[in-house]
Amino acid sequence: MDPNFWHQRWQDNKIAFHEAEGNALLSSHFHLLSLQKGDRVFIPLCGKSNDIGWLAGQGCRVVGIELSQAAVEAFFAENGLEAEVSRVGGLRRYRSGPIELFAGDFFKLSKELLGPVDAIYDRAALVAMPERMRTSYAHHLAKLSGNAPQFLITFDYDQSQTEGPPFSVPAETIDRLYEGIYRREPVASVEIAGPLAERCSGTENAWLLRP
Ligand SMILES: C[S@@+](CC[C@H](N)C(=O)[O-])C[C@H]1O[C@@H](n2cnc3c(N)ncnc32)[C@H](O)[C@@H]1O
Repeated sequence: MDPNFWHQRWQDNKIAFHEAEGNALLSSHFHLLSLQKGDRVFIPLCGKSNDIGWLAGQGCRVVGIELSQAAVEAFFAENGLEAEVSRVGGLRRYRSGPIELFAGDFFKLSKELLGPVDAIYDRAALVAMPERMRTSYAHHLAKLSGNAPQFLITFDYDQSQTEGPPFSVPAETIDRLYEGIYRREPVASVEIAGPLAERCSGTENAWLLRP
């Protein structure tokens, strides 16, 4: 989407995608990645997600990137955290304990700036990308992380029911995007709930992508 679309969403507080309780598929199944304490989890397009704090609470180091500086600042403020802020490679980096969030464009993030990644958590990120940007997104993500394993959450619904985002990204699309990079394993599938259920019916699906 056009960056202005997202900046406007944050400005108008139209953030129905934000889950007050964090994501239930993540908390129920993330152990399948078998991470160790101190492992580094990358969250692309992280918003001000409560999953950031949840992952840090599990002993992970968390690194995210989010286009909206307002969202990044809201994350730290709402969690009562003071962040150290610096400018790096055209992005702003906010750090507090095990949490490091970049404010800026995902496509401007380099492997060097990101640093080592043990796993990726993609929720409402791939599905936020319109079709024309999905291949670039997927390839940049794999390259940035050195093909780190992913815990991926997608939606599958009939796209004629509503316009994205979030877009419907069925299993075949995931396979095509990550062909030769990841093997897809199903983890769980539940009925779409929450505000999106007012627009369409379908499933919310969790996958493990292993290199
Ligand atoms: C649907 S929201 C999901 C946020 C978060 N993952 C969550 O679960 O709450 C998508 C987010 O991606 C951000 N975004 C969109 N394009 C981006 C880009 N090119 N670089 C970084 N963030 C981007 C938007 O500002 C928005 O906060």
